[in-house]
Parts: sequence; C-alpha cells; structure tokens
Amino acid sequence: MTAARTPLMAGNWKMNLNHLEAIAHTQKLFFALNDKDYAAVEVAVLPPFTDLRSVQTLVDGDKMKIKYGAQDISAHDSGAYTGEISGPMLSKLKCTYVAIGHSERRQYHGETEPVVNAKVKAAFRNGIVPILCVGEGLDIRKAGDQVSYTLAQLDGALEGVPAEDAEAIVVAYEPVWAIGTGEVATPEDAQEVCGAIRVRLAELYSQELADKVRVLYGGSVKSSNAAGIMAKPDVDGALIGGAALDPEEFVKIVRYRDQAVG
Ligand SMILES: O=C[C@H](O)COP(=O)(O)O
Repeated sequence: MTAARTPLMAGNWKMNLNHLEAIAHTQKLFFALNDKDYAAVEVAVLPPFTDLRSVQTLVDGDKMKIKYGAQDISAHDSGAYTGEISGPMLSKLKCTYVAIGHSERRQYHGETEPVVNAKVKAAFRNGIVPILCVGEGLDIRKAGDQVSYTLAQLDGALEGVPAEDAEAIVVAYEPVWAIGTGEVATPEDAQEVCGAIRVRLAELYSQELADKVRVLYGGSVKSSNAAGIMAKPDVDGALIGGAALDPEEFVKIVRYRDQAVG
C-alpha cells in the first residue's frame, strides 16, 4: 500500500460479546495498544448495537484512540421501521464507521444491491464512513468470475454516490468462501481483486480519488497471515472476524509489521 493511505485494522465482532464482555474486551485493548500502534495503524472495532454505548463511554472516558462503529445501519433516518437502527442514532453515539453489505447480511437478511446502495447513502448522510463489503462466493470463484462479480457489487453500491462522499469510503473485499472457514485467500488472490476495485474506483471517479480510498481484505485473517496480505500494494488493512474476538491476537494483527511475511 502507499504511505499516503493509513492502514485500517477493523475488528468485526459480529453477534458476539454482550455489553459487559465488550467493556472487558475494550479495556484489554486499551492496556495493550500504545501510541506507536496508533501512529502506524488505525484501529477500529465494530461491536453489536447493544455494546456501542458502553464502548463509547470507555473510549471517551479513557481518551482511547481506537475508533468504533456499527455492523449495519437502516436505510431510513427515522420512523416506523421496527428493529432498525438509524444513522442519526449511530452518529449520536459518535460512530466513525459502519459495515454495510456484509455477506452475512446479504445471505441471511436478503440485502440486495439497492438496499446496500441506500444504506451507503444513509451512512454518508449522517457523517458515518461506510465499510462497504463486497466479495464472491465459492461457485463464482470456481468459475473464475470473482473480479467481474465483485466489481458489479461495487458499481451497485456506489450508484448515485458523489465523489465528495465516495473519497471517504472504505471497501472491504471479503471472498465469502474465506469467511470463518480458515480458508484464506492467498495474498495474490487478495491483490487481484483489491487492485481491480481500485481501478474501478478510478474509472467511476478519478485516479486521485482511487488512490485515497482504503481497500481492506477480510476472510480468516490471523496474525500468522496478516503480514503477507498487507505486503500487497492494493491491500490497505483488514476486516477481521473471529481473530478479533481474542484481544491478544487482534493486537498481534495490528502489529503485523512485527510478523514475518509467510
Ligand atoms: O467481517 C469479517 C469477516 O467476515 C471475516 O471473518 P473471519 O475473520 O472470521 O473469517
């Protein structure tokens, strides 16, 4: 990656850790991470909605440099949408980020491209940076269509999003077959699609914008494989699931530069 893009290591806790466990977990990160870590890497956690207030209180109280965000956002800002959490609610909690279009939302909650697109716009409308998740399933990968499939998801999610918003977006390439499976994409696999995402951003907007956007890799990232993936020029960080639930392992990933490139 270029020096101009600060790497982002974001831990997606998924539906794990209640608010008491979240407090204990965040405190462990507070004691483990230091200014050198924060100078080298931006660190973020994406807890469940019910944990956000507790995490906010700790981060504010201890002046932690860790960022936090949500795992989803409603496309609507208020109203009769039972069970939804709105952008204004998340921005009131000072969320920096929100994951949008995670494959688990697409797969289990029927999120289509227009829904993902509306959520991306809702995030920007409320001053929250989307971490837009894209990536192919195993059948698509076996057919060799991973690039065209992922770029079509990117196109759909960014439809009607102006450059002044899009330049802040974070894109996470997460091949579905590598999520929670222990099956990691090779650094070359990650680079192929992350590089294609950057080329498409340049086509949709400009090279200058594409050079600013951080493209993450996600899918079975661990401390043992993070350095190899991060060595690729178009990979600017990682969206980490299972390994982010272990604070020590997460901190090792944040310190990927200390690990050997495998
Ligand atoms: O959001 C995170 C990704 O789904 C990756 O999850 P994982 O690291 O458990 O494979």
